[in-house]
Amino acid sequence: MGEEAHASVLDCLGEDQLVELDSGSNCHQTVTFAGEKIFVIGEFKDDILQSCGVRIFDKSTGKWTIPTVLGSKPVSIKAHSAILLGKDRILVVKQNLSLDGCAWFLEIDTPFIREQRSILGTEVVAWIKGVIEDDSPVPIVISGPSGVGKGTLIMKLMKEFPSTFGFSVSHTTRLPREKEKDGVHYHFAQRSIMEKDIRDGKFLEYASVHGNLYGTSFEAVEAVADQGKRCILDIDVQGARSVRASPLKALFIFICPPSFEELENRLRSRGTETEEQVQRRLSNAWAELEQGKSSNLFDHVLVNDELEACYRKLKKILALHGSTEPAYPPSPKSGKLPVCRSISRSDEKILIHGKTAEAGTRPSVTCTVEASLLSGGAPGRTKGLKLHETSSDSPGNGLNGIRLL
Ligand SMILES: Nc1ncnc2c1ncn2[C@@H]1O[C@H](COP(=O)(O)OP(=O)(O)OP(=O)(O)O)[C@@H](O)[C@H]1O
Ligand SMILES: Nc1nc2c(ncn2[C@@H]2O[C@H](COP(=O)(O)O)[C@@H](O)[C@H]2O)c(=O)[nH]1
Repeated sequence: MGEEAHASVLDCLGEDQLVELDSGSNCHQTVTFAGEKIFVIGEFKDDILQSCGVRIFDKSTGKWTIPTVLGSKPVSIKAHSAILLGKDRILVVKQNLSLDGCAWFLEIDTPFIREQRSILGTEVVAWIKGVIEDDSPVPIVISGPSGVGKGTLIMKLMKEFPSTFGFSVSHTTRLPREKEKDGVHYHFAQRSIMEKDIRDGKFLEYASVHGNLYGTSFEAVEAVADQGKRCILDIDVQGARSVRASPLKALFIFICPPSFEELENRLRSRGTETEEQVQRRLSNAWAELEQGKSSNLFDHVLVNDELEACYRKLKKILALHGSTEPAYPPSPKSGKLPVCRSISRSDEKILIHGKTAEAGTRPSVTCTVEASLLSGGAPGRTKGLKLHETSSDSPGNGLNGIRLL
């Protein structure tokens, strides 16, 4: 959107925190004030994909910026309302009828955004989908030196519990091994393309490992969550540290070999690396073992001596008993949020003014969200702000309370 087109936008701006530019059911853009910055959210004519976009106007410089957008953005955000939460996030409620996908958060100045801003050297925002509270278990990060047996343990888990676990398919610049398939074991990528994707903020974490670039894209983690499965990440210690520092909540498990000689044995007998690569991986293993065992990075440390014994311990940590797939609590995805008309604030409460769409139900409903309950969040829906029904005593499934965590 050019400056001219935005002139009309800015003419509309009042003192309120929120101005709906095109109020009513066809609201295409909202304007939210956050200190010196003004965030315009919606569809912009100059977006080729006509998808949801964000433009930032900096009052101090008088300039518009198109920020780097992290996380998966909402597909369409034609009709929505928005309100600033604290100083660092904007709550966006779409006029969906379904609870799933109606609430989104745009991080604008959280510690994560500030860090990404300094890494990328651009304005950065991140979309987080408000997920319905379903007590989904957090993703599992498995680390350990090359050849210790991480992949073997993960394969066993996925084979025994195919509906429960899903693998986060990393990107790497290393060449595929004989039996490795692109998109299954890794997304094999050219370095220049992967580096661009990193600059574009598509990666939750990345690291240079044994001379190649490896990384977990937000999309890889979300793809598993979209299947309703618990995500497993097989990443090195640097990657584990980055995930720990990110807002993504996860369970961190470090796998150790029974001895360095046995690690060397396994790596050599796997027969996938040249002698030079084996040497490189072994020399990196010293530091990894040091960090894995001594830092507070990992929640659990397992020694992979006898495979079956180690696997049993892993299952115990994951509260898996026998071979029965755990039953997860059903999520209330079929619930309905009243069609959101606008959002306002009253003391510490965020009020979502809505209207039920069903005939014979109350014409208007107001959902109350405790502002104090709003915290955390991460790009990717495996962790994030959760939305669930606190009471549903209104007819026709119209909720009179939602809570966002
Ligand atoms: N407990 C074990 N006892 C003996 N051999 C094992 C054990 N666990 C795994 N292995 C073997 O060790 C080799 C390395 O295992 P694996 O490929 O799973 O390691 P990895 O940690 O995933 O390595 P990388 O980090 O390089 O991907 C494989 O040949 C595997 O069959
Ligand atoms: N930081 C990350 N490390 C990763 C990722 N995917 C894999 N890895 C680690 O790389 C080494 C080598 O793997 P290999 O397949 O070449 O043997 C191993 O320790 C993996 O855990 C990633 O996305 N990020």
